[in-house]
Amino acid sequence: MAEHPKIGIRPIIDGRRRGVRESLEDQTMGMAQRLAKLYTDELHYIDGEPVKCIIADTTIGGVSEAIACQKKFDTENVGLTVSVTPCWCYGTETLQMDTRTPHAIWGFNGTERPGAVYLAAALAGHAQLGFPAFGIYGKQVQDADDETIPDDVRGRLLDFAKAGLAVAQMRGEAYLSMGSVAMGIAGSTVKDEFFGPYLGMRNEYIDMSEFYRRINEKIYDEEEYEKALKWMKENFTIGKDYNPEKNQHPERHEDWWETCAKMVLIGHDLMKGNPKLAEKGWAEEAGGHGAIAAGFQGQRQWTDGMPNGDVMETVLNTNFDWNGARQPVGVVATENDSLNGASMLFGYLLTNTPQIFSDVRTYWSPESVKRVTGYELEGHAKDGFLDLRNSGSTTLDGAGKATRDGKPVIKPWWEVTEEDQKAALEATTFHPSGYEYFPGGGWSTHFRTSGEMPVTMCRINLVYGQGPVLQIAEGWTIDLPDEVATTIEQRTDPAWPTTWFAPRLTGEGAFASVYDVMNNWGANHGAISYGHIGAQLITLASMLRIPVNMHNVPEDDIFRPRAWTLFGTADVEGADYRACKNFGPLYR
Ligand SMILES: C[C@H](O)[C@@H](O)[C@@H](O)C(=O)CO
Ligand SMILES: [Mn+2]
Repeated sequence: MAEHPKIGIRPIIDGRRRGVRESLEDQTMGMAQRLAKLYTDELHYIDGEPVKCIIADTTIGGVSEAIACQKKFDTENVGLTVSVTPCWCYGTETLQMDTRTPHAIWGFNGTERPGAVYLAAALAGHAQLGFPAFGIYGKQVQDADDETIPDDVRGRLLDFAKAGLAVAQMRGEAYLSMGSVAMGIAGSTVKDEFFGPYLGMRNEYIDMSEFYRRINEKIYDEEEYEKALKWMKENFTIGKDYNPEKNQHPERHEDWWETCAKMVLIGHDLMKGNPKLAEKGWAEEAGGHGAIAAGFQGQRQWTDGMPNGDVMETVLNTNFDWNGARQPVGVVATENDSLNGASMLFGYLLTNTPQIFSDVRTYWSPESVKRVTGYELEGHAKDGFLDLRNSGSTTLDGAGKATRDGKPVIKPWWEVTEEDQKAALEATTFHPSGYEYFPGGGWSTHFRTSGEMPVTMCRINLVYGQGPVLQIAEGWTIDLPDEVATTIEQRTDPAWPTTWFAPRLTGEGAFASVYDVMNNWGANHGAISYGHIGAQLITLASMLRIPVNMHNVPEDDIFRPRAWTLFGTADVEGADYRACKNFGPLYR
């Protein structure tokens, strides 16, 4: 069982005895216990285990108890804390003085005791001391004996915890570059000054030649390989060869399947290690690289002579394999675009669902669709859409063939059923890869993502002199009539995974039109998550001190540390930049 970061819950109380403290003990500790129950009932780690909470041994009425609590939390791998209180307490005497851990404070809105006054005092302390905290305070007054958690408070408590858990689960993990820079893609130039100071992650590197070595010397689990190969050949439908004139060597398809199956196993072992390798005498290789995220360069060099990395990237990202439903191996970025990989990681840790990697390929206006296909766009697509299509792969879950209450969704792996797996496989075809781009052969993963799924596309960009910024676009996948879809696909690369995306427009700035969304997109790739998670991404970004340069999240839904308002309340976007600059990256 993995050692996951816990949520530390700190019941804060007025330390004055002779009646004050005594009168508050049950209510205060009760808030902590109810919050722990909320978290363990509602939240999971990426492996599916319920989130673990730990409560201080006593209520915290002063610095000695705050120190005792901090010592306890330090031994319990606490990754984020929430302090709860219904009353006045002694501000900086009761703070958790850990500058790298996300903190939130829930001040009970009940007027019998001044809980909100403590909340404000403590948040002022956090701001003054330089480790800003999140403030949570319900809109309606509750009676002192009211043990419910109101919806507005519940929402904030959960959003804080999801983002805080993402921060904590990233820390200490690696991004593994399998290869180097793909075709001059800036995101492939891996910047450890981003991964370390901002995410607390390490950067690991292997050369793609390691795949040759491991294939040639059989440094993989050969039994597992036979299972994987059998499963792929039984379940991966071969699609049309769009390059017949280039004669994609049909006699080599068997070799491609064998190589691709080996690459899946080797990619897994490089990221996570595999004790089976030690049994074969490969002790060092058995250790792996501790990677929660990785990227495969592929193009060029490898793909000029060897089967491409599509199948590997697809299977490692997907919620299932030949052994059935299982946690994705991690997030794997095509073309080693580490910034898109980090963006995928944000979505993955916030939702526990696999992420779609796509090129942001084409803006299709209603006029262009009409001219080319004769079709009048409607519904979410009425203002146009973006053709998101990856020259690499994307998770099979991205086909959106799993359903919940009859609607297409992308699920956490522990909810994936046999039917979901079957539906995703049946919706996907593996085509001989385009010879012009991939002369080494291999397969391209094709499906059309089901429409009408709420999704969020995001992307981290690095700016000289500024550092990382995050952009976010919530919207929907869309369906097109088959003949319209086919016409459009045939103009592009029909063998690649197709996701059509209609961002939600606000009529202003980067969201004035679908064209503006694409015109403001900071790079060639986007990371797409199931669900409208823009608000949670904004919360996560603020914890990591990464400013958000573009989003279409309603302002009321934005939840950042209270100190952000001290950098301006009229210009919320500018305040975000000023606050992030001021506090600096979390791990420096
Ligand atoms: C055409 C190139 O080979 C593809 O790799 C290109 O479409 C990309 O994916 C660039 O991000
Ligand atoms: Mn690409």
